[in-house]
Amino acid sequence: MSLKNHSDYKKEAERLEYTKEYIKKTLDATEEYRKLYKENIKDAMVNLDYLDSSQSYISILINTKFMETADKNFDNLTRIKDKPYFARIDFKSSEKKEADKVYIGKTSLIQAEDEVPLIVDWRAPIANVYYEGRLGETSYETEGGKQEGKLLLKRQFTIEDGELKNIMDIDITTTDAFLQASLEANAEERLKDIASTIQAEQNRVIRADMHLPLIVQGVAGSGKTTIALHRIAYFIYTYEKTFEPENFMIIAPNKLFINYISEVLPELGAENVRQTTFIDFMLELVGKKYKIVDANHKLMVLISSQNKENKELVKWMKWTAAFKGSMEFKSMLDDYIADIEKDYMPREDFIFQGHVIVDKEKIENMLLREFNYLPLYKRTDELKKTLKNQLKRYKEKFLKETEEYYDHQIENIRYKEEPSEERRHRILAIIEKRDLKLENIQKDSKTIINKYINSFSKIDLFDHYKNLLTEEVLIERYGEKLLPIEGIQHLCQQSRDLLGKKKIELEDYAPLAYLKYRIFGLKEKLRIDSVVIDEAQDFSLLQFYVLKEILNTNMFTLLGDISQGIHSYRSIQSWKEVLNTVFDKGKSNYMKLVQSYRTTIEVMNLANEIIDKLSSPEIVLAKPVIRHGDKPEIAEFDTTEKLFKDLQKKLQVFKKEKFQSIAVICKTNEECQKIKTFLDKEKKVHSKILDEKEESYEAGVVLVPVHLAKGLEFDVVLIVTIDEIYEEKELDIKLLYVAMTRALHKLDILYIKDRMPILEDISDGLSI
Ligand SMILES: Nc1ncnc2c1ncn2[C@@H]1O[C@H](COP(=O)(O)OP(=O)(O)OP(=O)(O)O)[C@@H](O)[C@H]1O
Repeated sequence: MSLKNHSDYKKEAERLEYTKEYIKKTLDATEEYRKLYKENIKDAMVNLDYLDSSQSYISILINTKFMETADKNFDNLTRIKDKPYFARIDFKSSEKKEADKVYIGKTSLIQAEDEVPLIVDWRAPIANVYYEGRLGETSYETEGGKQEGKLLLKRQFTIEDGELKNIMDIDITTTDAFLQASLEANAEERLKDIASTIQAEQNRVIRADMHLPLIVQGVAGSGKTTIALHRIAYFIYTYEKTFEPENFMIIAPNKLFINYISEVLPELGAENVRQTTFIDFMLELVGKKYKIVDANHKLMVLISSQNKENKELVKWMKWTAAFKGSMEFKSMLDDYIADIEKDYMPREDFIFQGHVIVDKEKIENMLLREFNYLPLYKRTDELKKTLKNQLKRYKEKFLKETEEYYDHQIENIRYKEEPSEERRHRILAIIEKRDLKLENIQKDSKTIINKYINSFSKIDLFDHYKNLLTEEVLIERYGEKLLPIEGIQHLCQQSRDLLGKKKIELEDYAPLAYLKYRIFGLKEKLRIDSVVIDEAQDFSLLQFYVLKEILNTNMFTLLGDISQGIHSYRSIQSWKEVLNTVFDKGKSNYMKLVQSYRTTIEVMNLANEIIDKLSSPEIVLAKPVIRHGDKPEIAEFDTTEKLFKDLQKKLQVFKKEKFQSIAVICKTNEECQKIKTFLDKEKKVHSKILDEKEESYEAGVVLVPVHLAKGLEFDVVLIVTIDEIYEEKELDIKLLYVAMTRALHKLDILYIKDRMPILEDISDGLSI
């Protein structure tokens, strides 16, 4: 149906005009207010007296606050002025006669004159009906309880540059044309917001209870990253009164990824959320004392076929990585810390002027029990306070007793002896002795506590850790029941090679942070209440556990996909372990996302065939949204030269077809480099290699190793393998699956003969 034939076209067009006009009026008024607040602040600054809390000072504070609110309103309205809303629902509550017409947009707008909402924020409780509800009986939760009613209309609008382009009424039979249109768009180098097309299963994740840990297993392209960002935006809106945006933190795999997501957050009204990587956050906690080994080093060893020969070494490398992320390692650390505590206990009583003020058993009791809510080394601060109080009492007592003792002697002489020169000398000598003694008590009291406390032997964090892992006797002592003897030897040898050279690897951060937290305490109090972790399948149990302990919160949202667990040598194998060991049993939510929105049916079918080779109960096959595209082309070559030429031709064609982002995905950086050298020599296609240090990438042709492509997406993906082999084994299956599922519209595979045995039994009509 054409837009103008829609029965409500006129009304909706008028409504849009009215809303736009109102936004404009509000923007003008806000601008005026901003000028006024600025003036007020300027005036107040002139009259400011720094010495008192004058009227001017208060005026500055108030006007600054007003200014902040006005700025926020101004930014929000500017953002929506050309597309004020994207949907309308007509909801008739059971208690009302008339239905409410609710226009849903990215931010709310209330008509000041009569408090009527012109636009309702997509995060508001009633908007839940839009995402969840089918026409008919429905309900939504409000602060005051459940609101029952009927959804009479669900309507979507396409509005471009302030103009109404389409109206679409949704009933049970219509497919989500909005979603289709959105998915057909080309990939930019940034993620987009999806407030207008959030699907019901995604909506449930976004709005799930913030106070319980939530684990989301979502297939490739199910919107996990997108949802992570929308969930934070939802929290900020819903818990505005309780939390500041700074209290939310999102942990992403690398800087490239943070850059990829960073622009959506402001669009969603979620600026100021902490965005970091696990490594950066840990560095903030433990400090940067040792050199950091490349976090992907082990994966590269496992990926690259060059390292095949040393199977035994690789086996133990994987074993130590897994152990360092395990809860067994945590219990080993706990035993170690218990011994560090014992070692830290005083060897002597606290003695002042030859008197025992507090005996060592009592001090030990304070350190081990009374103050054990504190990190070990911080307990001495509390001890210091107690000793100070005791010392004060004793000092006064000793001073008084000393004075009395000598005064008594003097009195005695005076009483018994006649005045004489000799008596005078004797008395003076006693006075001198007394004063010296008093001075000595005073002096001693000033230094005695520090002297005592300093006798506790403190060791540097890294040394504690190094001692544990580089001395076989210690690993044996604490890990005797846990570790095989060969494991102990390898762990020790590997640690000597690393820690001995002042280097640490990714797996060391969580245990180091744990030691720091338990022994030293963290420098500042971290006020992070809710943590959202993307690509959570790459985390270990210990990493989750340490984050939970350190941040002292249960408000975690973990999103990941076990099928994409290419770091599984060091990370979790299943979500069950996390649910059972990290969080309180039965007190978390677990949700699954099985619909994939990124990839075409043709690409997803092939990717599913690959991942299905794992035949693991943990693997969930993705269901693609109904969107067709070309069948993936798979081409085998007998020489690199021929492959390169063909690749170049394809890239030229894709560029002509106006695809915005094209990725050539290889197993390793070296392969990317080889292709780049060829393309640069030929000068027909401009390309760029994405590497670890990259913080952003632009549209065009990028060459990217598969582990870095994880999480990203491109219009076209070309998987190329020249030297490396994809075999039918877990890591290769996962790598290929990750690479394939990066494609939005098109996927081709180019390989040198015998380099893709994994594809041998792949079925249906692929153009090989
Ligand atoms: N409801 C939706 N409406 C429109 N687009 C969506 C929707 N859900 C997801 N998408 C799109 O699907 C693509 C995949 O989303 P996203 O990258 O968030 O998925 P993911 O689960 O994190 O993927 P992966 O695990 O493969 O990295 C993105 O282009 C995103 O914009």
